[in-house]
Amino acid sequence: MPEPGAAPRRSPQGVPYTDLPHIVNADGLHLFCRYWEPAGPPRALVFIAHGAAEHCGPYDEIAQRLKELSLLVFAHDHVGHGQSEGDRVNVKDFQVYIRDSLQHIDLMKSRHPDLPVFIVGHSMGGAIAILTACERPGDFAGVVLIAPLVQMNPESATPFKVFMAKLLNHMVPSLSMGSIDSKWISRDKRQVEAYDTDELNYHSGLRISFGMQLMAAVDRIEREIPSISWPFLLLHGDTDKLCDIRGSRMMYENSSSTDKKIKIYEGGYHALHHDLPDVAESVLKEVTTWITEHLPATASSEPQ
Ligand SMILES: O=C1N[C@]2(CO1)C[C@H](C(=O)N1CCC(COc3ccc(F)cc3Cl)CC1)C2
Repeated sequence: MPEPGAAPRRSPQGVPYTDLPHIVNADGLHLFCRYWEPAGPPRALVFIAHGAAEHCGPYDEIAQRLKELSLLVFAHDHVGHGQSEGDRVNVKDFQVYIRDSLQHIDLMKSRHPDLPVFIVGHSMGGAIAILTACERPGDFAGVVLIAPLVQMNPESATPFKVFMAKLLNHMVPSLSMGSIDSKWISRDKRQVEAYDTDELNYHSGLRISFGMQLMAAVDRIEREIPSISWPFLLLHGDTDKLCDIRGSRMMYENSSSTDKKIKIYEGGYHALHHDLPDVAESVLKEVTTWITEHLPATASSEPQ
């Protein structure tokens, strides 16, 4: 409880957290949350993990479609993102994202102990989803990955650039490595415009220290892949310039899962759920169908 008379903690946008749905993470930072609750008893829980420099608001369309299937969808802005507290798009250890996700998942499981749990992750959120599921390999009914960060783009992460980044990280960790080039987010110019004008997105350069955390996450995932055995759906565009499709192909080919599906979108850019309308609609259908197919037969709803 805050000290009596203490000023209320406010979001980076100045809104008191007492007026916002939120959780407080293990470091005492307030994380803004969103919930999409079905009218009737939910059949499953679905946690959505957003990507780097964005927030969970742009997942509303996916969440609404899942809510219409009587799924209880929930998400939060990762520390340092959107309406959550924390140093903008920086983290002391990538594990913080996984720890916070498990905290939110455990909270929702405590409220709905009999429901299966799914994770949906995009880009860096895909890396979070993979490592979260790896920490609790028996806990998730399925993992949906939309252009996940599994391998770095070899064009942008050449051995020389990686070496220089590691060297500079010791000297100037806050140095910018450049911002995300939004033209590669989507082929739909309206979606690129929405991304560019979304004030809850982070449009400045990514720090070297953050890039180091992303590289460490990629290394962890590569080590984990052979032991992955949980069900997953992989969706990736073959023209993705932000997260290399070879990472998804490698995960599909080298994981131990017997229940796995990969769908490649020819010409697809990075944010497939925000790509051209026919692709975005296909993604919504693939995600909702796959999750529905992975609901336990008895998962009609919670006890009346
Ligand atoms: O619709 C969407 N998608 C978003 C934004 O809006 C894209 C963004 C997202 O998560 N990534 C795209 C950028 C990528 C950079 O990766 C690195 C950079 C430096 C480095 F040293 C090592 C790595 Cl791995 C991380 C993953 C989420």
